[in-house]
Amino acid sequence: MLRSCAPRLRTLGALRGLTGGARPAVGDAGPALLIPQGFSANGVTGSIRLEIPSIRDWTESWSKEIRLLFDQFMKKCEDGSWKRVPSYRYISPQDSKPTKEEGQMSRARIFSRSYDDGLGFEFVMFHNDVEKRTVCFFQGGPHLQGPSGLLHGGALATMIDVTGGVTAVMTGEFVMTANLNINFKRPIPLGSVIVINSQIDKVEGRKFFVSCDVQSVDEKTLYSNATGLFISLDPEKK
Ligand SMILES: CCCCCCCCCC(=O)SCCNC(=O)CCNC(=O)[C@H](O)C(C)(C)COP(=O)(O)OP(=O)(O)OC[C@H]1O[C@@H](n2cnc3c(N)ncnc32)[C@H](O)[C@@H]1OP(=O)(O)O
Repeated sequence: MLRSCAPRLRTLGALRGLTGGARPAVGDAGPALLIPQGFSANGVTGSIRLEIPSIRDWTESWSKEIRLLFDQFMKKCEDGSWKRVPSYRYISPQDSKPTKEEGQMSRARIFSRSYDDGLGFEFVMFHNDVEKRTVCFFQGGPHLQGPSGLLHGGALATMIDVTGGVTAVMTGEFVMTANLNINFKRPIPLGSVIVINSQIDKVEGRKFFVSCDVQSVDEKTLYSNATGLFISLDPEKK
């Protein structure tokens, strides 16, 4: 069976359609987002309509530093050069009679949004279409500890993956991560705000080569750099 591209395109439409605008309260209804279920290299047996019930954004748990960065970039959105990337807390099935598998899906949470406010991944992203660049402001909460007082490397890898993936997705293709190489150069204090800059270096057919660097807000410390390969799904493949 051919993969259905339509839901994926609607997903991208929802992602790309949102610009700056007013700061939403936590729990505000977001736009519907339709995605294919179980997309993978092993094939998709069908797609289901999923609805996004809530958008996740600014919270009281943000430090003053990340709020300032948020406000600065919201201003940059006013002339349309930057867009705030919408972020969702969870996805739930829309069907009124879910199958057993879809019932399980209703309990699914987007990993990077699966923690209670302030405890895990607190972040916001902005994308610049012309520069093919995404910037993510990330504050790692106390449940993301690795070594004592420091951010877990896997938590940083998650944020690099999501930021790089969004950078590719914002070009209009739905992608999966094929490869990620990360150099961890300096440990990141837990709770500090860091800036992840991601850009597309090259596109070859379905392959998006992305690079990222992770810095302190004052740009004095390079915590990490990374490259990633994101591949858009081939609709002809099972
Ligand atoms: C809502 C928006 C959210 C956006 C953010 C998302 C962030 C989160 C992203 C994830 O967590 S994704 C989940 C983790 N990733 C996966 O589970 C991916 C698992 N792997 C796959 O599903 C497939 O391998 C993949 C879709 C990536 C590629 O399969 P294909 O069958 O489409 O690729 P194919 O084998 O045809 O190869 C296409 C090209 O890519 C190359 N390629 C494939 N895998 C590669 C690899 N790993 N390294 C280097 N090159 C690779 C391959 O050589 C070839 O190059 P050429 O066109 O030049 O010949």
